[in-house]
Amino acid sequence: MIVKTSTESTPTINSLDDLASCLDYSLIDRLTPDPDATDDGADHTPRQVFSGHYVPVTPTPIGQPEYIAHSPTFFRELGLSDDLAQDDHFTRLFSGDLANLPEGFRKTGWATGYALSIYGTEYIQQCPFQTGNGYGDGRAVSVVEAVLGNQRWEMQLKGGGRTPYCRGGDGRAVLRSSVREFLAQEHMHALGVPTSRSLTLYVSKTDAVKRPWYSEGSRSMDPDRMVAEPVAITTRVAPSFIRVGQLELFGRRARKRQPNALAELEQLVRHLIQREYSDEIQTELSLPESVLTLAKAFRGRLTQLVANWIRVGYCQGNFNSDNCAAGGYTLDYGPFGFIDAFNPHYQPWTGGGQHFAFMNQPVAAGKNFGSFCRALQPLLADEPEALRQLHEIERDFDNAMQAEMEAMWAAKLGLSLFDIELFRRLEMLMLLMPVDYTRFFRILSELSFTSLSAEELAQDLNTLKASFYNGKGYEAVALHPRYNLDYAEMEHRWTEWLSQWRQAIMREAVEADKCGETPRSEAQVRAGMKAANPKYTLREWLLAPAYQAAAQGDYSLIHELQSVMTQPYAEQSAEIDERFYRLKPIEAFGAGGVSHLSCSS
Ligand SMILES: Nc1ncnc2c1ncn2[C@@H]1O[C@H](COP(=O)(O)OP(=O)(O)OP(=O)(O)O)[C@@H](O)[C@H]1O
Ligand SMILES: [Mg+2]
Repeated sequence: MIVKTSTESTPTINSLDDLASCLDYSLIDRLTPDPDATDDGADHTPRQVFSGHYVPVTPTPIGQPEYIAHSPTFFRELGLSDDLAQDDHFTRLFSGDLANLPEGFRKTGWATGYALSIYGTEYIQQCPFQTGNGYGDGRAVSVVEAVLGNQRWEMQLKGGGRTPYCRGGDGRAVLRSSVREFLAQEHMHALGVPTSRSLTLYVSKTDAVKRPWYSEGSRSMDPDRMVAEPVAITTRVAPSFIRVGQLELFGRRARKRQPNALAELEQLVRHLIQREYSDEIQTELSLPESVLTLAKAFRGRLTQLVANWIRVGYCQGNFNSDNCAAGGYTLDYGPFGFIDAFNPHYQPWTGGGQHFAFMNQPVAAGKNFGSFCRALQPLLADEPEALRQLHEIERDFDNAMQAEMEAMWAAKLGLSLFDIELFRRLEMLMLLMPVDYTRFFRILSELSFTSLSAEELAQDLNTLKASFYNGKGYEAVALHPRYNLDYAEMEHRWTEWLSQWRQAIMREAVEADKCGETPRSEAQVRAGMKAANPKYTLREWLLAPAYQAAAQGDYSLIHELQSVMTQPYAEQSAEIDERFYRLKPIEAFGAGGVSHLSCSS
């Protein structure tokens, strides 16, 4: 995990002046700015950027920013006082206004270029100049590098206005997408999954932009109208925002022997190590050693990350190399979704394609890892042995991924070791009889497993049925229209599976006993399962009412979701359960913008 726990103490940062004393741009300063950029940062028109790691650019402030929310948990970790979030100067900075900042702050922010590979294939078509030199942060602008809570952080505005990489876009993010990203990041962190973090969310009271969106009640795949939405800025924070695509940009240039590219690639790799891997990779290592250690460390993080995504039911619907953070954490909460009914083909984003579907995310991660390794290759061009080792690290991705997946499924089922037969049977049952993924595993975590009596099995099956999408009118939404299910037969198969699951857990206890180890108690197994199986996840039908109310100026649902979703494993009140721990409402099935979305920006 890259998310280091920092010691929480009384806030020491109560003003922008206090924050100024924590600024430390020393690492970003070691990178190379675009030599063609102007000093004033007034670089807001699409253009080619031929070299350098970043373009200095000033964000464009949103008009009349209004505070919506901040992350109190993260503020505490950073040592920021809660009052700051509504302080005038602080608000101005994190809504894009860098004018009149205290001494120490940079007068410009910075945006970075990157390349794009989709499922391992290199693309340049997305670049308006068809060269790859105009693609990068089109609306993300970093404004702060600072050491806070014993850790170095970068703070980045999303929706902070146009940059040279905006490709004709408006540089803005709408309220809807900003609310989604703001809530999802802190939820993900609370789920124990590495992620960029949320600092603040401000909305403009004067500026709106148009985006394609769905009419009320629309069930079509594509939006049917243009909607004017207020613009907003979320500030996200991470040790760095280096993407696999950014390494690729320099890797591709180095491959083409573009002047300076190899040196810029090496600089970027060393920078990545310092920002993200300094605990694991010593600075004294030779370049080939550093590259190989980095590749292994990233492979470890990426495989764990994706196994964690599957564990909590998260799907990154656009898992391109430019949305894959080289630090191994979750980045870009645009076309994401938390799964409702288990479906290996679940893909929330209509533009995403099946290659980024839920159960194919491990394969997609492997493709991104391939792009990562390819980007590093030019650094090892004269080192055949190191190149061979890099290939080996890349080739072993699938095994490493499989191992993480197996450990994850075992944990979800309360087992120490993966039981392939048991898992395969469960997977088949979940395919035949749609179950709510989150509720199913959470209810399973509460069942007893010491008795194999027919009565108890039947009772437990009844309890588990609260996670099934059959009955209760759900036939109407025809989740799996291909199957004409024989429900009596299905009940029999589920009961059989429950019995096998219990036996598997009990068998492990007997094995442990035989080896002289203390078998895990029922309470321990259950606690382990509850720690692997969240009770609350941030599904789209919970998010939609929150951003809809926010558009009317009511932020209370956002605050409520913040509170519920930052304790996703806790038992909360019966009232909370009734609203947030439930099956997806029937009317949300097939609903445009809720079951699927085509625009995430
Ligand atoms: N409204 C916009 N104006 C300018 N550029 C944009 C806009 N929307 C998206 N982009 C750029 O298009 C590219 C692809 O968009 P994508 O949806 O993956 O990213 P994003 O959600 O903007 O940002 P990120 O990956 O930084 O979270 C990104 O480089 C992004 O900066
Ligand atoms: Mg993106």
